[in-house]
Amino acid sequence: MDIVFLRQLRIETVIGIYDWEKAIKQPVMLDVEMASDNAKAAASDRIEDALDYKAISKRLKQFVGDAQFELVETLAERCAAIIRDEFGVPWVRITLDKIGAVTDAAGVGVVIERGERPA
Ligand SMILES: Nc1nc2c(c(=O)[nH]1)N=C([C@H](O)[C@@H](O)CO)CN2
Repeated sequence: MDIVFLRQLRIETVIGIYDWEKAIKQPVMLDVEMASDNAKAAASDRIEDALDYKAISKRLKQFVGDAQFELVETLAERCAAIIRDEFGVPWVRITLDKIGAVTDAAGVGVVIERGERPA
């Protein structure tokens, strides 16, 4: 199985369980790993045959930037669904870090894997 990845995609969003958090935007950092058969793109050298990380970044920035959720779990789940449903990705792992949310912690958040890992 090959992978296409995005690392440290930083997006401001409304996220949190407290009232004060619903009135501001806070940064989240996304690491995304996506199963992909990269051999076809490597052979043709054409973006049409590749899983386009730029297009996926753009879509996630739009979705997360406009989103409003309480839990990081919900936000990560919705991002996974977009990647799988709209870009035809069979397996995805997302690490979502709500950076700065807990004093003295380097990061807090979730890691989820969705879909079937191809052989
Ligand atoms: N498992 C989770 N725990 C917590 C979350 C969350 O989204 N998932 N959120 C909060 C608060 O919003 C916190 O980030 C505010 O600083 C607490 N725990």
